[in-house]
Amino acid sequence: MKLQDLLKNIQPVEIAGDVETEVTGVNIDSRKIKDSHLFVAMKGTQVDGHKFIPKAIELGAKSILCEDMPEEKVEGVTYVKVESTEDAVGKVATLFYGDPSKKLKLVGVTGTNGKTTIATLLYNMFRKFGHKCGLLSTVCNYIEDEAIPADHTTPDPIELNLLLSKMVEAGCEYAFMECSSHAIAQKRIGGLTFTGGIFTNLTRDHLDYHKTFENYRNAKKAFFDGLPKSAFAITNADDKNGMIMVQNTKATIKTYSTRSMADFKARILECHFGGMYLDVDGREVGVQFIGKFNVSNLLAVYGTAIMLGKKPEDVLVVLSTLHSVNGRLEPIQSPEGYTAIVDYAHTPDALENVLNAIHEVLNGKGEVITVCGAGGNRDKGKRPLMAQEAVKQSDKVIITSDNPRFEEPQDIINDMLAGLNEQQMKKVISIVDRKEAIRTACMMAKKGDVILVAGKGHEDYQEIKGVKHHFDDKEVIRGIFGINKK
Ligand SMILES: CC(=O)N[C@H]1[C@@H](OP(=O)(O)OP(=O)(O)OC[C@H]2O[C@@H](n3ccc(=O)[nH]c3=O)[C@H](O)[C@@H]2O)O[C@H](CO)[C@@H](O)[C@@H]1O[C@H](C)C(=O)N[C@@H](C)C(=O)N[C@H](CCC(=O)O)C(=O)O
Ligand SMILES: Nc1ncnc2c1ncn2[C@@H]1O[C@H](COP(=O)(O)OP(=O)(O)OP(=O)(O)O)[C@@H](O)[C@H]1O
Ligand SMILES: N[C@H](CCC[C@H](N)C(=O)O)C(=O)O
Ligand SMILES: [Mg+2]
Repeated sequence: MKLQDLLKNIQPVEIAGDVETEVTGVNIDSRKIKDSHLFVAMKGTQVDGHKFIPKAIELGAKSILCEDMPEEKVEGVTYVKVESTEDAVGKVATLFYGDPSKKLKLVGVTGTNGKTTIATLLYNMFRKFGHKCGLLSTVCNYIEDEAIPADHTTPDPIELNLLLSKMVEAGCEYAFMECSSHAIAQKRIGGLTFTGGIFTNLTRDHLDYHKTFENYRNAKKAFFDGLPKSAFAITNADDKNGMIMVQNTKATIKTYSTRSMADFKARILECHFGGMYLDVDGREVGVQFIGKFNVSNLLAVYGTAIMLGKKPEDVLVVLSTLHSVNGRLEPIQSPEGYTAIVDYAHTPDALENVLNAIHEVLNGKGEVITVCGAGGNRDKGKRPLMAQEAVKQSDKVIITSDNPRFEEPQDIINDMLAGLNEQQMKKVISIVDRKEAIRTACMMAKKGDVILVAGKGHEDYQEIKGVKHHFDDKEVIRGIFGINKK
């Protein structure tokens, strides 16, 4: 492909060199550059990618997209200066990979919690309808059956377009993806054409990165602002930011609610540990999920399927066959008659919701022991709030480590404990070693009790000082229970 063809959707400020240059790949990371690639220099949060232009050229880059023109130019290399490489990179990557999102029905999900659940359930549902599908999610990416490990909730623009182009190649008709606030703010999804967008909810997270709640909200809103007129935007009318998200969108707005009038409505008729009976728009359906928040998630899935042209009655049949997503409210029964639940709740709001869900089912008939921690090198403000939420709805709480990353595990635990008063502290113990913490909870539990092991869900590692050690909450629990498989 010629460099010129990749510049169609951007407005260069200055070009030095030949735009007829052949481009065989596009990269934002100099370490991945191969012969005749285009290197895009990004000003990152850690380093300025412009520093790596010489390295990229050494590895074979023949064209450079940058914000600052290097003073010394290399013969035979074409330099394209733009106002913002962050704005440009998605648009360039999209063209390089043949505009794959236009060839798919691409649906993006954003919000603080529920993205993985909704995107995965849509992928499972549309496959059950017989369509070829792709999924981009925190847990794993999929092109039909082929699993491609995910490093991020939303991949960088190059990886993202590459994966979408592979989906097109594999004959996929639909792609469902999570759009994290980081990805929207960093324009990783720039240049993509969405058929639909879903908003789940907005509570605090990632304030280390976005600084203020308003910035965080605006990052999420930017996704809806950018949807085309032909798209649909499905929003959660029960969330106080639900309507704000879509106030400037050109897309067709649809709402879902478990409480008030909306385009898609549902309420719980009955619930038990195996699932719930719901009334969805006047039709009854049994689902294999628990928790009010999952009613919202299922409504988002239902509404989206209808907006994608499916009949409500057919959607409900498939909905009743779907089951919980890896590490999301996943129950494991102990031989002693108590239940351990592994969940990915890693925000105060998610903890509150998950504990609510457990109490809805437990109905006062057993105690709740919560094992949780908070990630290192991430939003510190959420730590005391997470401890408070855990204490509010548990009989006992064991504060432990999540992924300490580069922080001292005990410091993170102390930040959590700082949120508790003397009275609350009576329910709490702290154990740095996560395995020991889970083991202790299991020793405390009696028949009929529930142990919530929160924060790591599907993760099969614990990240300590830059090293990912194998660690899997479910595996640890099964080991303690003496059962090897599900
Ligand atoms: C804070 C953040 O989001 N950082 C992301 C950002 O990197 P950055 O701006 O910090 O990059 P940098 O390290 O400063 O480097 C600047 C540029 O120099 C390049 N470089 C760097 C070194 C080198 O030798 N050569 C080179 O070319 C880099 O490739 C980059 O283009 O852009 C990169 C490419 O897209 C991301 O991989 C990186 O994710 C980091 C690793 C990360 O941990 N991100 C997390 C916070 C994240 O994105 N999380 C959300 C999920 C959140 C949620 O939903 O809960 C996600 O979508 O996963
Ligand atoms: N609609 C919801 N409202 C509130 N909490 C939810 C909702 N759906 C799921 N949760 C809780 O949040 C946790 C994370 O869910 P999920 O992985 O679907 O969210 P996510 O938005 O993809 O998170 P991440 O930002 O880490 O990618 C779940 O384990 C559950 O505890
Ligand atoms: N996507 C979230 C995941 C957090 C999961 C939790 N286990 C942690 O490590 O903090 C983040 O990057 O903040
Ligand atoms: Mg996710």
